[in-house]
Amino acid sequence: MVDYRKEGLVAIFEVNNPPVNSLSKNVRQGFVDGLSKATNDPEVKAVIIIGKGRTFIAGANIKDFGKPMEELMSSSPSLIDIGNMLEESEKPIICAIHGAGLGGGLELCLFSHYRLAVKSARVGFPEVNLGILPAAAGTQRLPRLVDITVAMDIISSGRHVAAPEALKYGILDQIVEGDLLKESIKFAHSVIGKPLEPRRLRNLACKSILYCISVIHQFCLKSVRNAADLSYEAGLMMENTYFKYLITGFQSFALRYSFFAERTARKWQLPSGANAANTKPLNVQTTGIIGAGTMGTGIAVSLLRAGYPVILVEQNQEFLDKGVDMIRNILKDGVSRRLMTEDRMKQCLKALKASVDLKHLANVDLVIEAVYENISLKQEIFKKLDYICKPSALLCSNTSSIDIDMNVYGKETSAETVATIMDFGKKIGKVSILVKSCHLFVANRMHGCFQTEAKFILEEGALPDEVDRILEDFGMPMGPFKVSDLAGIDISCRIQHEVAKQHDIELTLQTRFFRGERYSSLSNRLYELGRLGRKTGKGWYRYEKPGGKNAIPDNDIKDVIRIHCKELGIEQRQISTQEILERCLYSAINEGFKIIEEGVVDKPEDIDVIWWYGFGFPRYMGGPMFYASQTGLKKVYDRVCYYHKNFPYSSHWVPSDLLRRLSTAPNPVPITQWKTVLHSKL
Ligand SMILES: CC/C=C\C=C\CC(=O)SCCNC(=O)CCNC(=O)[C@H](O)C(C)(C)COP(=O)(O)OP(=O)(O)OC[C@H]1O[C@@H](n2cnc3c(N)ncnc32)[C@H](O)[C@@H]1OP(=O)(O)O
Repeated sequence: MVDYRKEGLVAIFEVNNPPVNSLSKNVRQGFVDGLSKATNDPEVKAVIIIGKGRTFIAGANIKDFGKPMEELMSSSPSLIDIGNMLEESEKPIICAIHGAGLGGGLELCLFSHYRLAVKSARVGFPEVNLGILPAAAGTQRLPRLVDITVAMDIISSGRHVAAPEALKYGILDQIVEGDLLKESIKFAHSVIGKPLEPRRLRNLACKSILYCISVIHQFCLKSVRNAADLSYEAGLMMENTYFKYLITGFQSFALRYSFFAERTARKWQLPSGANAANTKPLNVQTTGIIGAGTMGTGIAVSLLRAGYPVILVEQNQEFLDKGVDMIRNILKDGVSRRLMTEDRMKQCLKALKASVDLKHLANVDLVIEAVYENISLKQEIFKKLDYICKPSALLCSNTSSIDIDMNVYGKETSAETVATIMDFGKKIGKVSILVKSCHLFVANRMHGCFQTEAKFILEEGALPDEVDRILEDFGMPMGPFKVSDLAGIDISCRIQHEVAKQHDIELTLQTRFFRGERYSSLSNRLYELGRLGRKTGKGWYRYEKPGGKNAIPDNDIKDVIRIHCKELGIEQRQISTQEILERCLYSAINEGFKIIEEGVVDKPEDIDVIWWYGFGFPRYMGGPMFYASQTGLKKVYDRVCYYHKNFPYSSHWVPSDLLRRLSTAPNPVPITQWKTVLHSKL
């Protein structure tokens, strides 16, 4: 686990614990053994710690955090024990970092005397993403090395700090060009015999405490503040107390689930046996996008930023020019926010070609259709593309509501295509989740239940800002009505009318039922009043100006709702917070269970990942399916049955059979095993 060897005067500890050299017990023991050898060997004058494989050390083994507290705390040697041995060593200890030095990995570096890294390396304390704080002296040592405000930023953001930035702060002593080990050996020779006292961080005073008072609210910040206020030993003791408190809490539990859920979700598999590990993706080099609206231009920016050339096609020059302008503005905004350099922006714009002729897509490897939601238009485009594009081209659709089998993972989609798209998603910096084709797919299908219930709740007596506040207090970044204003009320109305047209039905303000289901025409009322959301300065809220961002509760909306309910004879009542929360969340969760049942996703984790990235569901709640598992499936099922009884004309309240079976299992079934119940007799 830690391979020991000597090169002349230098002992090398090579951490060898694939895949990411986490600090499991035998790695920690490896350090103790290595240190004992190096200390007792008079020939050894310095020690280098280096990682084997893809990375230096990615921190603690996160799976260990699920162990009972006593076992976790008594698992010796602890990282602090090892750290103390490293720091007290009379022979200089040098960490040579490539890949990532994170969490406990960085703490180990801070106990060492010197830190070198290759330029591409990253260091950081991502513990906050797991709901804990760096508790092997990280909060006490980093503020002794760097300015306290920098330490607070790194610890409380959890971000990965690139080597050049880390060098600037003094976290690293040097960036190494060329072979990391060879250069580190040279460096080791240069420091042999130099005094180590100034390199021992525990003895240094904390750097300035400027600015920290107003931001010290959370544990990380409190702990960093302790580095300034308390002795090293007292600060360490408090750090350990905070850690014990946090690690046993719900948020850390949910965040650790989230860490593994995201990685599990990447591992797609098809019934044929093809999967992420055994299917090679094709190499996509050139791309085309059809449609220069909000979606098309947004996708174009992602592809250009990732280095792909893009041919953007629109039906006429005016729309095309508008689209190109939009792309230019988004990129410029990126430059002004320092997300990219001016040169990079110019390269991106050079890689963009615009055309009004689909024929220019003849040679591209991948085409994404992103026109508005109209099935006949989409079908017509794909018919043409079939004829124009080369046979190996991948044809993709950006539809969110139209159920056409050719869109996502459809019946005819090959494993190689799936592998290519999943890989392509990663390359453009997105998180891809494999879902089968179904009406509205996963995100919109579940979120549709959530939004629909929110509107019914308005009809029954609540106000938009009340519903939004309750969901925002729960942790959603925006309530359903703010989201609707942002997306544009016309968009959802147009989709509803499109669906109704497909069934030869005309929706009016008096429509209360659509295909046997309860229906709310409230948004159509706003649409008719020209209250389309942020863009018109009025929607469910009013805004300071058209395009404004500040949602202000609007008394006029009260009247709109009151008139609507009076005309349709809907009675209004007081609705409790619990009911609002349950109806929005449980309706979506029940649908999530149906989605798993139908095999639209492979596992519940896929749904949770979709909700974090799609709707900003708080990761510290784990995602809707994890939240349900923690609430108790019996409770969720009982409430779904209750609402089904009360609202029989909403099919999203028909209880999922999978949910029913899981809720009656003799013992709670862990979320990772829900799928097994699908095929069991429960
Ligand atoms: C003794 C302890 C004393 C002190 C404790 C300190 C607290 C900590 O250290 S908490 C941990 C802090 N570290 C992290 O949060 C890092 C998490 N890992 C990552 O960010 C990334 O994995 C990466 C290191 C940047 C590498 O990314 P990438 O190359 O994209 O690989 P992945 O697919 O993410 O990971 C590969 C594989 O490794 C598993 N894994 C990664 N990190 C850990 C870990 N710290 N513990 C356990 N397992 C880890 C990950 O789940 C993947 O597993 P698969 O089975 O292949 O899915």
